[in-house]
Amino acid sequence: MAARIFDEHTLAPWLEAARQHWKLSAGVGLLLVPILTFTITTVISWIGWANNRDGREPPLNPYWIPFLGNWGSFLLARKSFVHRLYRRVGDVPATIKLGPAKAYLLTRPDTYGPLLRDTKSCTNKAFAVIIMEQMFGMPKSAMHIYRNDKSGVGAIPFPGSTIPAHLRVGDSLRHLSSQVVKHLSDELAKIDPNDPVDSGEWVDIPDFFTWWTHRYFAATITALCGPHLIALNQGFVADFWDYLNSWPSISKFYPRIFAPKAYGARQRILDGIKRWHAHARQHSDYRNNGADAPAWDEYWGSVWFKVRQRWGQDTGGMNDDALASEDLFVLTAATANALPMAFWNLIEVYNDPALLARIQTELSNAIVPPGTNEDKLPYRFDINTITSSPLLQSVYAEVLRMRVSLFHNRSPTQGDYSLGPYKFKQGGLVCVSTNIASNHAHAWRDRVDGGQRPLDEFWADRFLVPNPKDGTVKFSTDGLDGAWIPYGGGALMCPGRHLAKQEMMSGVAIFDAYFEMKLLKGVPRMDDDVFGLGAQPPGEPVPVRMRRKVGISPAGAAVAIKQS
Ligand code: HEM
Repeated sequence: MAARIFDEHTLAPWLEAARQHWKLSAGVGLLLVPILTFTITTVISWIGWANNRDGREPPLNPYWIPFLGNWGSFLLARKSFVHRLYRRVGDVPATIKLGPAKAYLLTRPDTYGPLLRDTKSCTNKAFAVIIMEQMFGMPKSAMHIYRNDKSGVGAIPFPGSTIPAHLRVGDSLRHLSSQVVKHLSDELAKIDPNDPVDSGEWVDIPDFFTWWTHRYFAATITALCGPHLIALNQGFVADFWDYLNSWPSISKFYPRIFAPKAYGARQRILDGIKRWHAHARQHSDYRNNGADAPAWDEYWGSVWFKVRQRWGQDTGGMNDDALASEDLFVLTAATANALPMAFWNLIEVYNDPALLARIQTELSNAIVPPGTNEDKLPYRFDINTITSSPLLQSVYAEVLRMRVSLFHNRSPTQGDYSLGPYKFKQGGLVCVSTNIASNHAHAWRDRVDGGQRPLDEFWADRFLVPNPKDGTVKFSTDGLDGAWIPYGGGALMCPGRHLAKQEMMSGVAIFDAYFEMKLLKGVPRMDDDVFGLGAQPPGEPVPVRMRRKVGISPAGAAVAIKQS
C-alpha cells in the first residue's frame, strides 16, 4: 500500500507541477526550512525544560536558521537579543547556537562568582584567540602562539605546560596612575590662545565626549608609552577614536570590503605602533626590564612595554605586525573602557549640582599642596584623598554598574563543567552578562532604598552602607558577589582595575580644578551598538557650556602656563 502511494504515477503530477512552477516551489521550500527548523528546535527546547536530571545541558533557545542559529541576532542586535532571551528564560540558563559554536548564557548572578573564580577549569582562552585575530588584526602566522599557550591563566601554570612564567600571555600593571594624573593635569593646564575654551569666557562645546576623551587619551598614552608614540604619528589620537568607534562594525565580522573605514583606521593605528616600536628599539634596550630597570623611560613609557616586547620577540613567532597587534590590544584595554567611564563619571557629577556640592571639599583638598594658587600650575594631585572618599567611590561604582556592558566569556578546558544541576560541554562558550548582573532585581534588593531608587536610574549613594563603628557611612560592595562584576572575577579579573578606578575618580578632581561646566541637554543616552562590547559611549552628541577657571589673565586673554 505504502509503495503504491509513492509510486511514480502518484508522484509524477506533483513533480511535473513543481518543475513548471519552480520559482514558487523554491520559495515554498525556502520558507519551509526555517519553519521546520524552528519547530524542531522548539520541541528540543521543551524537552530541555521538562528535563529534571542532574548534569543536563540548559534548555536550547529555539532558532529559525539552520547552521547559523542565533548568530545573526546576537551579532546585529545584541541588546534586544539578550533582553528577549532573559525575559523568556528568567533565572534558567540557556543554550544558544552561534554558528558553529555552542554558547551558554547564565542568568543568575549567584552563579557568576563561582564560575569566574574557577579559572582552573574554565578560561577565556578560546574567546581571546578569536578576539586577537578579529579585533586587533593579529596576523594568522602568529595565532599559534595563543592557541598553543596551554599554561592556563592562574598564577601557577597547569602541569605539563612548557611556557615559562615570564613568557605567559597577560601581565600586571604598576606605577602608572600617578603618571596618568600628572599628564592629564599637564594636558588640561595647556592654554591654546586660539581655543575659545581657554579665553576665560563661557563657551558652548558641541560634543563634550570628544573634547574630554581625546585629551584624556593623549594624557593616558603619554603616561603608558611615553611621548613618542603620539609625536611620531600625526593624527594618532583621532585615528584611535575612529578605530574604537569602528568596533561595532569589526565585531560583526564584516569583510573588509564592507567596512573599509573601520579596517582602514585599525591599519593606521597598527602602522603607528610599529613606527613607535622601531623608534623605541633604536633608543632603549627592551631587555633591560628587570627589577633594577627604571619603571618608566621616555621611549617605551612603562617598563611593562619592554617586558611585552621581550615576550613577543622571545616567542620567535611574532613579526612586527604581530607585535603591533599585541600592543594595540593593551592600548585598547587601557583606554576603550576607562576613558568613556571617566566621561560618564563627570557627566553624572555635573548633571547634579547638589552632588557636585557634596564632593567639592574632597575635590579641592586633592590639589597639593593645599591652598595652591595659580603660580603652581600645572596642579599636582593627591589621588588617595579622592579614592578614599566613600561618596566618590559610590559614584564610580554606580557609573560602572550602569554603563559597562560586556560578556565575561569562559570555556571549559578540563572536561565538561558542572554548575548546580547543569553541565556545560568542554569547548562551549559560557557567557556571563554584566547587564543581567547589574540589573538583577533580587541580587540588588538591598540596594534600592526600599524600591525608591530603581536600578535603571543613577543613584550616587547606592554603594554606601551604614558604618556601625562611627555612625557614618562607608563604601561597600558586600553582598554583591556576582552582581557587580564590571572587571570580571577570579584570576582573570582585569589587571588594570586599580588604574581605571584612579583614572575615573581623579578625572573629576582634575577637571574641576581647571574648568566649570553646565550640561545643556542633561545626561545623554547610551550607544546600544556597543552593547556587549565594553563601556558604552554616548549615543548622541553631548553639548555643554564650559569656562576655564585658572590660567586666565585679568584682561580675559589666555596666559601661558608654566610646566613644572
Ligand atoms: C573601567 C575600565 C575597565 C573595565 C570595565 C575593564 C574590564 C576588563 C575585563 C572585563 C577584562 C576581562 C576579564 C575577564 O576575562 O574576566 C579586562 C581585561 C584586561 N584589562 Fe581591563 N578594564 C578596564 C580598564 C583597564 C585599564 C585601565 C587597563 C590598563 C592597562 C586594563 C587592562 C586590561 C588587560 C591587559 C586585560 C587582559 C588581561 C589578560 O588577558 O591577562 N583594563 N578588563
